Amino acid sequence: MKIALLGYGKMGQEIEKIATARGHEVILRKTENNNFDGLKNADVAIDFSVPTAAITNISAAINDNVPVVSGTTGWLDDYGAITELCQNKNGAFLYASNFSLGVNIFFELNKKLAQLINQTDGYRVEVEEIHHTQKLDAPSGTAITLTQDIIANTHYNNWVLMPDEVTENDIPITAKRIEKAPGTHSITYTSEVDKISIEHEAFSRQGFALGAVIAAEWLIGKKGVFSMKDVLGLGN
Ligand SMILES: NC(=O)C1=CN([C@@H]2O[C@H](COP(=O)(O)OP(=O)(O)OC[C@H]3O[C@@H](n4cnc5c(N)ncnc54)[C@H](OP(=O)(O)O)[C@@H]3O)[C@@H](O)[C@H]2O)C=CC1
Ligand SMILES: O=C(O)C1=N[C@H](C(=O)O)C[C@H](O)C1
Repeated sequence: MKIALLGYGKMGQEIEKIATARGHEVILRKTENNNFDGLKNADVAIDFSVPTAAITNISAAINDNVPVVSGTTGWLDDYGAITELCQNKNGAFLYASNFSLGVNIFFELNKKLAQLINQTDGYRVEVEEIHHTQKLDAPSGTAITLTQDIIANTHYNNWVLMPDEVTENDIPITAKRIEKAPGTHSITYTSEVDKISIEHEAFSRQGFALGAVIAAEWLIGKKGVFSMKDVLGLGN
């Protein structure tokens, strides 16, 4: 397939390596400094850019009738507008805060653990994410997905980025920045007598990039708004 890469930084370049090895061709590498020439000729677009560019990139692909996968985080206030555009144009759009298979399994574990904890008393939850120092957004998109899934299954109703003040129904998220860390997420429930933790640690960006290419392959020929759950057949 012919791929338009919307964003050609750490992730765009990793995706190119994997896509090329799977027999695909990259026909556009969009950065801050060039335009969308050639986008119309792509079979699929993959957006890994910056929060301020994601909406323009995704809209450009939908308006050119090109299916688009996005992994950019930090722009989700506009998710509703993008899904509306996709529906109006009869396009295809897939967003995931994390494309790695391991994290998508971890999402399901997180939901199950939250449901079990919800049947007991006395545990407090906290979420931690660790990323490289170049990351623009905090908390990570993955941490937000994890807290949304905890909220859907427990009495919690909000997340708070530490060190802000936390009340009874808030989930505290701690975001740490360490040079070169590709991405680690953990969820910990602590009671008076014990602690339960689950953690996912990415060793590199390969898992994210492979998942994004698999999602792009899957999206071609489809119409609508999708998630990684549709691609992987995980969960409800
Ligand atoms: N969902 C997932 O699985 C994952 C998501 N991410 C997310 O993906 C995004 C990108 O991450 P990463 O590759 O590490 O970031 P980088 O900073 O390495 O790359 C960002 C790229 O976006 C480009 N860019 C800036 N402005 C525009 C614009 N107006 N149009 C198009 N491209 C633009 C930059 O261009 P230039 O080179 O000119 O500066 C650069 O090539 C982040 O939001 C990150 O959180 C990351 C990993 C996994
Ligand atoms: O910026 C990153 O690097 C990552 N961003 C995503 C996020 O915000 O959750 C996914 C991954 O953890 C790497």
